[in-house]
Amino acid sequence: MGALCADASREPALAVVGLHKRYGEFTALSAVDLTVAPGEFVCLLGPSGCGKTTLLRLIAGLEAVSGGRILMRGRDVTRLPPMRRDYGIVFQSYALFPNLSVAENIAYGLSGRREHRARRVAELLALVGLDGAERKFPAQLSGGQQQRVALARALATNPGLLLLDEPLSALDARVREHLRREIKDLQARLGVTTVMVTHDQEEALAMADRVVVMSRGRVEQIGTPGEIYGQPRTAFVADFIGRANWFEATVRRHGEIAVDRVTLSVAQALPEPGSTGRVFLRPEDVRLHPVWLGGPNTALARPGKIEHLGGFCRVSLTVPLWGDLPLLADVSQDELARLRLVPGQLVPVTLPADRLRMFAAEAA
Ligand SMILES: Nc1ncnc2c1ncn2[C@@H]1O[C@H](COP(=O)(O)OP(=O)(O)OP(=O)(O)O)[C@@H](O)[C@H]1O
Repeated sequence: MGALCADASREPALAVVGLHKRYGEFTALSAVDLTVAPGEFVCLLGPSGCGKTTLLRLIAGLEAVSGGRILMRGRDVTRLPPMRRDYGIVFQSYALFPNLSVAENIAYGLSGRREHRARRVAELLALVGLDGAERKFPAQLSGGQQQRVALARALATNPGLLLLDEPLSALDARVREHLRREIKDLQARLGVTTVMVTHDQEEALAMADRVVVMSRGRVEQIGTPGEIYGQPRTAFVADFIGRANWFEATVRRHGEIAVDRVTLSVAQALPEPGSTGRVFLRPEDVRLHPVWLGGPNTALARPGKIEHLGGFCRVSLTVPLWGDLPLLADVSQDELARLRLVPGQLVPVTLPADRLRMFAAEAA
């Protein structure tokens, strides 16, 4: 009870309420609701054009809203200009002033005495791992280093909110992965509430406390990386995040679906018998067995191509008895060795009833 009261008194760092954005006839954002807790790291994720950058720009006050409200720590900032909102921002392209030194770039928004600003700049450079780089100019720095400077500049005034607009996407893969971890560590250490736009699902799942999956100007699902991956609420989220097997299916009755002429058991509550939809199963949830044990949802499958993908192997299969149903199964190297797969030789496969998930066909 005490904890509940304490939580209730904690104002969200950011609240977006029923946000709409139109560009002429075109609706870029529709009825977006989002609450971000103090210290939370939230990623806006979705395909190109889904509206994630627009949402960030509205929060930043770089675009005017068409409807709805934006609150920062309970303060309505919907109509306030950017400088009267309390945030720091990092863009994809470094956006540093090329003719100013690193120190001048970082100190740009700082006020106060000269020594005070110099101390703060040194502190921020140490924070982003660039001690002593004060006198350098942006052109003398690598892409990753420029983004660190941009991050230091965004954090200079100790803002209540850090906004990151695809800050890593211009960097090469190795630097990106390194900086991803550093930003996450820094964010956790400082406890600064952060909203980051990315179209890279791996980045979102690795960095965020919660992910906001967007599609066509709407929020599809908000959840922890585990929830988004393991319990996608819509077919869009299931399809967009990770790899999946998909089958067309019809509900037969409670707990049973028909995929082609095969009946499969499903643990989830199903729509009315006769309803159609798509069934989803992650490749790592497909079970392969070294010997035939029978059981529900089990048949013999014919292995095809095996891809070695670093930590695991992806096996392509077809199931002759299930109308040559194609399947992808992810197994560990050890499991693959135990299975002793021989191309063309049938292997027992189970589609676990509690891992199959049916999404009803969308109304046209
Ligand atoms: N100033 C504008 N005028 C008209 N349409 C715009 C404007 N800005 C954005 N849009 C449109 O709004 C939609 C959302 O754009 P937005 O940049 O938010 O997408 P995004 O999800 O960030 O995509 P990307 O990853 O490609 O940047 C797009 O269809 C885009 O064309």
